[in-house]
Parts: sequence; structure tokens; C-alpha cells
Amino acid sequence: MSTRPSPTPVQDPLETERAHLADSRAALRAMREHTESLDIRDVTANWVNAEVLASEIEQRIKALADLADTPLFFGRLDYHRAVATGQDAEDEHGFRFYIGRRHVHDAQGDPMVIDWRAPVSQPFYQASRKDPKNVELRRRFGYDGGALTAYEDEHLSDPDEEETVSALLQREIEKPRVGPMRDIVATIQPEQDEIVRGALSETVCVQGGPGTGKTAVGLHRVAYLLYAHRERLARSGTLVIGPNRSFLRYIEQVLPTLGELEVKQATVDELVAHVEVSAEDGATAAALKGDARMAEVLRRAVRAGVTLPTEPVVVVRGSRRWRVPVHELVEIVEELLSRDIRYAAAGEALPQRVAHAVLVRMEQAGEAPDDRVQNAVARNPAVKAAVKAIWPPVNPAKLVARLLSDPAFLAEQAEGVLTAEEQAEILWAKPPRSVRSARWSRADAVLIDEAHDLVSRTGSLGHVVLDEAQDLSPMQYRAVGRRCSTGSATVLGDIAQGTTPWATGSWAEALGHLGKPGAHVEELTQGFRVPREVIAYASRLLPAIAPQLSEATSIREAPGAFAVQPVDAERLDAATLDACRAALTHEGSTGLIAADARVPALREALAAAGMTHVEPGQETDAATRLTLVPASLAKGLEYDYVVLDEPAAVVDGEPDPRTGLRRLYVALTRAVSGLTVVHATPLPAELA
Ligand SMILES: Nc1ncnc2c1ncn2[C@@H]1O[C@H](COP(=O)(O)OP(=O)(O)OP(=O)(O)O)[C@@H](O)[C@H]1O
Repeated sequence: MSTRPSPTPVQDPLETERAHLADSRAALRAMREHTESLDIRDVTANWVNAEVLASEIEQRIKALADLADTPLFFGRLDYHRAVATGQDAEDEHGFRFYIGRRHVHDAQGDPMVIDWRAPVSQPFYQASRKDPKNVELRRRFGYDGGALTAYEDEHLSDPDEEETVSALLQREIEKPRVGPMRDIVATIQPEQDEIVRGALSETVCVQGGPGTGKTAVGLHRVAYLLYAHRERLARSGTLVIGPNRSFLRYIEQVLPTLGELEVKQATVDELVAHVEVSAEDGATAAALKGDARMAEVLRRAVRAGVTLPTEPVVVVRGSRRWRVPVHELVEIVEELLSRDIRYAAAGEALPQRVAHAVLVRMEQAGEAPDDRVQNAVARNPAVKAAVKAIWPPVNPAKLVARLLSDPAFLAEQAEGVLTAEEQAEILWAKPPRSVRSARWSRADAVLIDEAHDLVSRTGSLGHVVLDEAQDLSPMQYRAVGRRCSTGSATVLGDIAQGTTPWATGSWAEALGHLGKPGAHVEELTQGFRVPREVIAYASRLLPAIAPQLSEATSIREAPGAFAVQPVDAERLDAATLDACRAALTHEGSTGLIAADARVPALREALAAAGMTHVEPGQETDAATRLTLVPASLAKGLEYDYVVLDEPAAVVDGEPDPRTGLRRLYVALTRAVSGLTVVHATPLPAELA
């Protein structure tokens, strides 16, 4: 707890710390002013450079903003022995470091605040009584708004000091939630820290129950990697992938508050948006199109147009004719087919190979042709015509359209891979007249993406964070995997929350599809969100939805409010609204979660009752703290209080009971402080 020693003015530690805070803020202001005053007119030779530099400076100015309600530092470490910090200059003595969101230095360049990601900060998260890591004192600071109001000390090597649970940490965890997701830099837990600071070269997969901090860990990991490998990742790029736009809006503030403004965000659908999606597949067809076997079908289909030559190529140059015989052309083509290179690259290599064969003949005839001659021969009309016939260009969308509309073509490519029934299942009932009028589904877009990659290689980013991964199909994993083929990934998910017919059953398999079979799987089990009683209630579903998983624990001390209210059918809407009103008497946000089919009726009822609300992903404010959440969008989100309307309808909204119960499990685990379940239909037996 914060201990306020007797108020001798000169020695009050809180005053001293406040003074350091004021000095640090002044130093940050000076850093910002210095950056703002930079005059780049003299140093840039041309306008392109000037533009790049100006935008870099603008980014830096933004990153140097002093956010009034985010404390500049949240902790302090006093070391026993001075620490050599390399490029992070140490304080005067090298003993004491203030840990904060970003690095702040004074006019002499000495550090006032050290970035939480610096090596010297790590013991703040990892030091313990068992392993103090040279730390004499760990101090945590408590803030109200921007004002420093408390501190709490641990003397890690003092055998007489009792081990206590940090009250400030607990307060941070129990804080009511409002608005979008926040960073957790002040309270990252040791097992989370290990994942956050994992090596860039390593792909890690995190399995964790609801509210165990997977999303938080993934975002902090990107921030850490950008700090530790800034240049490399600035070149290659980083990307956070989430399930939908409202989720991405919910998490989009976290990285900017950590000073990272450059990380891109996307949904899987956006990654593969080669065509407009306007159709929906049935569950069986979607599952088949998402099956990894489709990769083999596509691989064959892309090469299906390659025709072995039956005529020689004859090149006329001046008075001479050079002839490459059929058998040699066949050899060239077969060699290209056997090699693991992209279709378009092989197609570009082919005219050069043919030209090379011509050059060999020229040399044998005593000529001395150089590279220019080879290029000219490669562009010779006879060679070009032959290449076009042998290795025709492939349009990925056209190819997929043909597969889905031409039964004979599909049968040929899927021979031994898909059964006749499976082929029938994915064929379009009514083939479009042209590829342009095709109505594509989400799964079709993924197939087109795979075909694109078979034709020419997809560029790889440096690091990709894949959140809510459990819902991806094998083909979607492949689409993500090719975007980090030479980089690494952080894969986050919970098997119990998989709500697609093709949801991940095993992480080992999923990592195989991602192209990272060697990645290790870490498990997070400490829950930061859901109150104990609520997680215990939701966990009754686990035997039915993911028997291999154990229950997440809750580290929240507040017991949380939990109630189940059975009502008569005609009272359902009114009772649900009453429960919302009751929830809104508390501080923080309220989420009303309901089956998608129930949302229009509830929206009307809310409007009739004059209760304003927002949609998921929209920001709540003091006047409107209620969000109406269709169950299908609840994943990854959280609200202080949750009112869950009619669980049976949530289950029935899904194509099969297991998916329905998983959807219900997601809905039951969104609450931070309290959950009220209102139902007219009997609850699913698994909850009883
Ligand atoms: N170390 C921590 N200190 C304080 N709060 C934390 C910590 N770790 C996680 N949290 C908070 O717990 C809540 C749940 O975290 P998060 O959303 O990352 O969990 P999740 O595992 O992704 O959940 P879900 O499975 O529902 O998607 C968030 O409000 C997050 O800020």
C-alpha cells in the first residue's frame, strides 16, 4: 500500500517523486519543442528527401506528445549495483531508473524516464523475492488522472519484508472499463512479459481462456519488437490481424498510446480482398473451400494450362535459321515444372531458356553472341508465340471461377483429392456468365489469394499478430502465413471460443497450415477480466465445447455481481431493458449482448424506452454508456456490466449445437464487474 511517511516537507518521498514527474514532463516538452524547431531546409538536397524527413519529424512530434491522463512513468527500480545500460544512458549513479511508456532525457541527455521495453526495465516485470535480479527496491506509482497520488514499495532482498499482493496492481486490474482498450504496461505479469519479449525470429502461439490478456500481450509484443528491432521492422512492416472492424476499432488506441503509430491493422477478409464479396456459402461448402486440400487442387489448376510443345521453335536472324527441336523444348518445360518456383517466374524464365538453347547452337556454329543477343532472341516473335502457347498467363480470379463452374475442369484438378460429392458441393449452382459478374464468397476470395500466390509470391512482413486465430480455416491460415513467410508471427486464440464450422481443433495443426510448424505453444491461465463466479458459471460449458481445456482462473478480487433471471416470454424485452437500467446505475460501460436475430427487436425496444446506445466499436461516452452487441460481434470485446438476453436464442443462432454453445461461452465471458442473464426459454442443459 502507499505509505505516507510523517510529513517532514523536505523528505516526503511523494513530493520528491512528484518533482521528478514535473521535471520529466518539462524535459519531454523540451524534447518536443526541440523537434518542432528543427529546420530541415538546409539539410535536404531535394524535395523528396525533405518530404520524407518532414513526415518523420511529424511522426516524432506526435510520438512525443504528453498525454495528460497517461502517466509518464509508473514505476521505479533501484538497483544494488550500478547497471551498465549501453545505449540507454543510465542516471547519474546508474542505480535508479524510472520506468515509463517512453524514453525521456534531460538537456544533458541523461535519462529521466526509461522506456518500459529497455532491458534495464525488464526486472520491473520479472524480479521476485526468489530472484531479485539485482533489484533493491521496486516502486509502483498510483495516479488519479495525471496526478501522482500514491506509491508502493517492495524491497526484494529484504528477508524481513513480507510478500504482499500489490494493491496498486490490483486496483489497476479492477478499474472500471470505459471506452476502447488500454495498454497494460504498468502491470504486465511475468508470464505475459516472457511472451512479450520473445525473440523476433520466433513464432509463438498463445492459448488462453477468456480475458487472460492474449490481445493485450499481442499488442505489447509488437510494441516491444518495434523497439528492439526498429530498423528491420520499419523496412519489412508489421501487421495486427483481428476478426472484424469493430474489434480493430476497439484495440486501435493501444499501440499509439505506446508511441507506435506505424502498425497496420486488418481483418483476414481485407487481406484477401482481390474481389468484391457479395455471396455467402453454406457451412459445408465454406468448410470445404477452407480445407487445406484446396491448396493442392489450386496448385494443379494453375499448372493445368501448361501444354508440352509439339512443334519446334524456329528463330530467323538475318540469313540464318536456328531450330530448337521438340524434345529439347519438352525437357526445358519439364524441368521448369519440376522446380518449386512461382508460375509467373517460371513463365518469365521460359523464353530465356529457349533463347539459351538458340545461343548454344550459335556458338556451335562459330558465332560469339552476347547477353544482348540472348535477350533479343527471347523477345523474338517465334519464341514469344511458342511461350504463350506452352505457358499461358494465368488470371487467378478467372482460374477460380473456372474451377467453381466447370465440373470437368474441377474433376480433373481434384482427382484423388476431393470426392465427387465434395466437388458437387463447391460447384456454383448457377455459373456466372463472365468472371466479372461472378458473386464471390469470403472463402472464394481466399482461394483467389492462394492462386495469386501460386502465380507470384506474396510479399512477407516482418511480424504479424493474429488475434482470435481459432476461427480461421486452414486456407485462411495459409493466407496469413504467406504474409509472414520470411518473418514471424504471434498467434493468439482460445479453442473453446472457436465459432466457425472449421474452427481450430489443435494448435499444432493450425501452425502447420500457417507454415510455422515448429512454433511453440504457450498457455495463459490467469484471467484479468471475468469475475470468479461468472467464469465458473461459463466454464460449465467447457466439457461440451473444449473438454481438453482447463478452466481459467480469475485474479480479480471483487467477487462481481452475477444473477440469472427467468421471466415470462411476454416480459422478456422489458426485463432485459430493466436489467440494462440497473447495470447503468454503476460506473463504466454496459454491453447488452443478444442473439443476432434478437437485435432488431431490442433496438426498437431501446428506442421506444428512450435509451440511447451505440454499436460495437463505436466509442461510448458519459451520456451513452450502453452498447447493443449482436452475439456474433462480441468476441474479444469487454464491458463492465453485461446483460445477456436469452441464451437459448444465442445457441440456436448457430448451425450446430457445439458452435452455439461456444458462441454462448463467448457472450458469457465479456463482463468485468457483473453479468445478468435474462431468459424466457429454458437455459441450455449444459449450463444447468
Ligand atoms: N497484466 C494485466 N494487467 C492489467 N490488466 C490486464 C492485464 N492483462 C490483461 N489485462 C486486461 O484484461 C482484459 C482482458 O484482456 P484481453 O482482452 O487481452 O484478453 P483476451 O485473452 O484477449 O480475451 P478474449 O479471449 O476474450 O479475447 C483487458 O481489459 C486487459 O487490459
